[in-house]
Amino acid sequence: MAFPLLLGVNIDHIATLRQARGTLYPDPVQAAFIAEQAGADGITVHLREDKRHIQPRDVLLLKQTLTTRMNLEMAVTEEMLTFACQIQPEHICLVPEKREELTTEGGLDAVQGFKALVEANHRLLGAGCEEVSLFIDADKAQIQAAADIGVAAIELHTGAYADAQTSDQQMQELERLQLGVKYALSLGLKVNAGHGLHYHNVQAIAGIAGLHELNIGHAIIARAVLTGLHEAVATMKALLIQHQAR
Ligand SMILES: CC(=O)[C@@H](O)[C@H](O)COP(=O)(O)O
Ligand SMILES: NCC(=O)COP(=O)(O)O
Repeated sequence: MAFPLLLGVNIDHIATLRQARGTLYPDPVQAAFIAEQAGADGITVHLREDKRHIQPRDVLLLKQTLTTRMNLEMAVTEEMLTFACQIQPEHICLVPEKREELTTEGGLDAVQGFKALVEANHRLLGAGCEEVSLFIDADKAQIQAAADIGVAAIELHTGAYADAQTSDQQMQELERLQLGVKYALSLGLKVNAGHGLHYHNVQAIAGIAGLHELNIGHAIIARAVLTGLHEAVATMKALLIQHQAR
């Protein structure tokens, strides 16, 4: 085995739960600490333009408290670029964003957005970010464009693989990802992958040779809600009994 495959934990949906009630809890900063203690190699957050989950305050505090590194996912907008240049996360992943989408639907169009992406990469590196990656589909033209843009890394979108309705379709998507990884490596890119990966579909992706890191969020947070539920109910029940009027 060459290098161990790294795990970036996306904590967006801790913030989703907090924002649903406008409370101060659960706090993504605390979640990041627990994820790091459990072995996460990095923490991923997607600061969306509509601020539906992660807030600028979270990014700021995480930057001060993470002991691994931050991977900030963001759209290529002036607001986000200015913010990222101020915060200087170690890693930035440039992603496409549609206001009305439930989650990220496709990869960035690096061919179409070539000039803006060259400028964004240059600006972010100049501000002190260590590495910029592009969130793209496993498509040869997109991978070639990423290499020509000059980013150090790409993250291949595994959404189509995760959402495949039949095993044939899933196998096709897996092969597309395998070829994509191979091609990107031949161009000298670092290759990450993620989106929609869970406890039953991650195995084949983890088996692709040459991958550097997987970013996984929703499935981990969803599992944590259930695995932590027993303790949470028992603690509340104990509180009621302890404080009940006698
Ligand atoms: C870019 C990507 O694949 C995802 O990490 C994205 O951040 C998901 O966004 P949501 O967390 O809003 O679903
Ligand atoms: N870039 C993918 C990511 O960060 C996590 O995506 P998901 O596991 O929440 O679908």
